[in-house]
Amino acid sequence: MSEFSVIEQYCTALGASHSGTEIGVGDDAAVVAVPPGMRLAVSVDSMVEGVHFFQDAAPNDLAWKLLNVNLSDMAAMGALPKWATVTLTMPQENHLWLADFSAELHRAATQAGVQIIGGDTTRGQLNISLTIMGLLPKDDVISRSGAKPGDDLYVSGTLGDAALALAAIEQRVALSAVQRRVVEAKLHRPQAQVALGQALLGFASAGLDISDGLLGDLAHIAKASQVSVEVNADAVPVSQVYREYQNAGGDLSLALAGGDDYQLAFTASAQHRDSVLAQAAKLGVEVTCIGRIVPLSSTPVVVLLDGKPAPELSHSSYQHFD
Ligand SMILES: Nc1ncnc2c1ncn2[C@@H]1O[C@H](COP(=O)(O)OP(=O)(O)O)[C@@H](O)[C@H]1O
Ligand SMILES: Cc1ncc(C[n+]2csc(CCOP(=O)(O)OP(=O)(O)O)c2C)c(N)n1
Ligand SMILES: [Mg+2]
Repeated sequence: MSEFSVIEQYCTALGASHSGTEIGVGDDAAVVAVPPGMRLAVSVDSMVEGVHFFQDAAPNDLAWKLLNVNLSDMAAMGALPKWATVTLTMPQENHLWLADFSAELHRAATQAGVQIIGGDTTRGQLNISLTIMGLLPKDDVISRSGAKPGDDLYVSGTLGDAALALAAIEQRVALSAVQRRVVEAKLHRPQAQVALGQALLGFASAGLDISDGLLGDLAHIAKASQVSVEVNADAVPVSQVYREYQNAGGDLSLALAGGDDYQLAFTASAQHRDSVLAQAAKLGVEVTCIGRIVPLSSTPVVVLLDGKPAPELSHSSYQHFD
């Protein structure tokens, strides 16, 4: 099948349609209208075989994760995701793979209110990439740079399950079949916190999504905001399975620095504490205060255990080029 028919068969009419889309799939570029009073937020994340997923990964899981890791960047900024373009690089055309991938991308994008408006298809090592575009009010955004000393530090959901799943798959950790099923779902099917991100607009002073690991990602807030971040490791929320892993001798490293969480970490002034917790409760999303922002010191991210400096971790986040 030619590149054109691949695109025709699998890529046209993907996802939800929008009144703002003036030209979608099929022309040299898509054209979208940004409503008055709004601006465009744009981000791209790729997933590469052997780096982000294993060779035998299910195509429907890949489609879900590709969309959600990008939705997570919109969530982090408080943006409403609207449009996406998709780049597929594949070693050969595999119709079963393409059918599963595109059906799930269609389903997940529609559910998220996102329209796929274009993309590119080439041959090479399996590599999938999605550019997401969303809307932000002209005068509001959650960036990495607004944290102030005295602000509370929060995270959504629980951390560490995806890294625990990866450790189990790579046989660095032994889990039961039931435990594995629970944490593998977290690794393969992250749920971007899009509604929470938007609810935090106006309350959060800074924020980002946790893709590389909590401590490494918090260092980005510290650097951009010119502050230090104090984290109470004991307060970091973990799942039941993670607790079981701890009871069997596991420590907090995977929750603090494992990555693949796709939860939000954000800061807010103490005056917004009730509002932050009320917004989260309204959405049924777990949000936990795990520390605070302090004036910039020589340590950008200070980890406390029982109120005392914690022993050094061997690494604080996922690094692509270590
Ligand atoms: N190849 C690149 N060219 C231009 N900008 C890049 C490139 N790679 C990363 N960036 C930018 O650097 C910043 C940090 O990237 P990254 O660590 O991938 O962030 P995230 O965890 O939000 O995906 C982002 O603003 C991203 O757009
Ligand atoms: C096969 C496999 N190996 C390793 C990982 C772990 N892993 C790969 S990339 C990554 C960090 C997130 O990816 P990145 O491309 O840095 O995302 P970004 O920060 O740009 O959103 C993690 C935790 C994985 N999910 N699967
Ligand atoms: Mg990125």
